[in-house]
Amino acid sequence: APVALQMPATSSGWKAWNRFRTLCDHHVRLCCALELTVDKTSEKELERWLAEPVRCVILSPSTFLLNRSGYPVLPKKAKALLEQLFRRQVQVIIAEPQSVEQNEGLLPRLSYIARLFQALPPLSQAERFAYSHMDTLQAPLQPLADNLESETYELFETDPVKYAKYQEAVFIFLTERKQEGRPMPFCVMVLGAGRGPLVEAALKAAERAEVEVDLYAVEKNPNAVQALRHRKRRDGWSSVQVVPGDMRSWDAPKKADVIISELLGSFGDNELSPECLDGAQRFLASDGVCIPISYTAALTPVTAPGLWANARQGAAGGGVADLETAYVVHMQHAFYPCSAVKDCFEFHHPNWTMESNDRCVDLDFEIEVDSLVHGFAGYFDCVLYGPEHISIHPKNFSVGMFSWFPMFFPLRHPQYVPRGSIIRSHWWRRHDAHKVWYEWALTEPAPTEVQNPGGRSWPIGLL
Ligand SMILES: C[S@@+](CC[C@H](N)C(=O)[O-])C[C@H]1O[C@@H](n2cnc3c(N)ncnc32)[C@H](O)[C@@H]1O
Repeated sequence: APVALQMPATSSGWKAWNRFRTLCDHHVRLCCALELTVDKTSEKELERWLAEPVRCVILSPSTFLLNRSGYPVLPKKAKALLEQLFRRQVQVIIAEPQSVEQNEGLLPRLSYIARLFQALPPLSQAERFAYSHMDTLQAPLQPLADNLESETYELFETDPVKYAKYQEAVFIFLTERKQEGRPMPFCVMVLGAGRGPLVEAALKAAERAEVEVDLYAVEKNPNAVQALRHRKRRDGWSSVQVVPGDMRSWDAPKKADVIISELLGSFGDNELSPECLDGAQRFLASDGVCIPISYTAALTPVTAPGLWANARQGAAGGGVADLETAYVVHMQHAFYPCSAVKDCFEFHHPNWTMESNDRCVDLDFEIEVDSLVHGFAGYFDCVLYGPEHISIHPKNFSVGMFSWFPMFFPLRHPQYVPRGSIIRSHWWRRHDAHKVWYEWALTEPAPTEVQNPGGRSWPIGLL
């Protein structure tokens, strides 16, 4: 059974809680019963509780104010925190009144809290999907080294935003080519076509732009190739040629006007899009275009005690690997002690100069409130073509898109970082003949070991 510690939601309450759980070695069964007394605690300090295992919220009569009509209401900050905690399935305890007068106010207090709960807006389609995956650690996919399951493709294909954005990007590109008076048919290549949603998007874009295209759909997963062949027959894709095989070794019959791909992971390049597209650009015309044109990974420190503790309990098979592997996760119990999200690795296509895809970046983050940092949240932002982009970067998020959750890069040891201090982090992208990997480390507030050296825990296969 969980062990709940009663704590005031104040800043000193959080510090006491943080001391206690650290002494208990971050035990997963430890949780808090939060007294919602907020007094002078800042909003950012209160937000820290959203990362913590708050099981119940205790509301004493003194937490309430009386509004102008004499009804009990919660102060603004307490109300905002409670509304967010409702989404984390907390139990609300209305504390026993101390006097007869307080007792009389019990029913109005109860119905106020019930109304707050009932007034929560319903979840959108994307939120419902995310809700069912809340705080679940998933190993990042490796679509190059592994063959994806049919169900995985099926899930991607329900995204209401991604393919619409691609269709728009391809439409803009084809329209421009047509206006330039280029000879048709245009040669369109969809590389890593999966079961065909990008082929469909490209064909629709061509129809809208009223241009003729020759389309090649290249895919290395034999099951997906079968699905593509089936769709070609079923949907009458007469201008489409299905090509089984690896784009890096395909001997293309002609040069492409445009290469369309979606080889992106939650951290942008972590599914090895740069390596695949560098290997394929041999058959891109010298004035050809890649969609996407570029993508950038970004990071911010995160407090995520539950995710960290779950990762440590064998999420990557046990041992040192558990906290040296990044996980794809819809982070619900998370708090971001720095509001800045900083760009990390950036890639552009085509890469005519064959610039190395190894990278090294140092990122400093200023901490805005005393926190315990468990790792970093990673995102990507991708420019498709013209104004069209897809992004899970919090400041540029493609609303409604649910194909990607953020990435969680854990630290081996959580770091206590007081307000005003700097986290100095270091990030490397490295490769050898068989794999690509990331390494990461801190040097401030204190140096840590380099995590995942040589890709020992989390290699991303190139073959
Ligand atoms: C993330 S999935 C996207 C599939 C599809 N375009 C979609 O949007 O649903 C990436 C696809 O690229 C394929 N792929 C990855 N690397 C490849 C390579 N080097 N050559 C050919 N196909 C590749 C994978 O098998 C997978 O089907």
